[in-house]
Amino acid sequence: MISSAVKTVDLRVDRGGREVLHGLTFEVPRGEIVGLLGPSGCGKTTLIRAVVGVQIVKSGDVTVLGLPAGGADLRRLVGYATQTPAVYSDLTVLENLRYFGSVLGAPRDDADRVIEEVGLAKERDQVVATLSGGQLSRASLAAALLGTPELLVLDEPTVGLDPVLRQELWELFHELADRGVTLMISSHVMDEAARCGRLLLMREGVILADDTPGALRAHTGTDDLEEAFLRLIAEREEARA
Ligand SMILES: Nc1ncnc2c1ncn2[C@@H]1O[C@H](COP(=O)(O)OP(=O)(O)OP(=O)(O)O)[C@@H](O)[C@H]1O
Repeated sequence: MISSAVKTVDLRVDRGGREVLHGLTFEVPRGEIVGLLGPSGCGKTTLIRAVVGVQIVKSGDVTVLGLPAGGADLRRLVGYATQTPAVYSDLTVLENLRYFGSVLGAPRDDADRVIEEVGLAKERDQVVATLSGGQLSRASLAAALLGTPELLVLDEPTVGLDPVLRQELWELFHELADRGVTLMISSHVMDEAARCGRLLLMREGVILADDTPGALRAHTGTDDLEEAFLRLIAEREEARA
């Protein structure tokens, strides 16, 4: 059994002619919920794209479930929900999920299972174009849950959702982790950080911290993870000066 779900070594990525990830090295243990947090533009989506294998990398290694990122063998093992929902607007929720399920070779009743899991049972026969923003992102999340992914990579899955739905989705994420699924979830909402088992805090293309919320609180001497993040930035800037 390979112990890490994701492993990167000195990962560097250029976008738009400049380096946006500056040599990232980290490991995500299996069965863990890892929060990828940091301000807008720090490189979260770029890192996620490298993990799911759709990003050209300049140098370094990205290994997913023991295999090179992006390989055909990983297609069924990795579920990915992008920030922009990737479902067909002229099909119903159920039709979309049946279609994606068949592409993946998932059992036919899987579509109904994932619809229940994301709380879209009432909207199952609704055309996607008529869904609200939150429903649309849940439809996209449902597609990532099809089959039996061992790693779920979710780019800001709770953006625009009300607190009750966010709570329900986090319960689902924990249930999945309890079943051994690894989740890598990006967010720029610090209150979601406390719900993760581990945190990767990013800023300007580097990792500021890779630790548990508890260890981060202890290290920075504050219970507030937002404040902890600010203290880490100040610490780094002091070290640079
Ligand atoms: N297609 C592109 N061409 C040029 N630069 C890009 C491109 N995509 C992203 N970038 C740049 O790469 C950097 C990292 O972007 P990325 O989307 O990974 O950030 P992010 O942390 O996910 O941001 P957000 O939270 O706003 O989604 C940013 O400076 C961004 O401007």
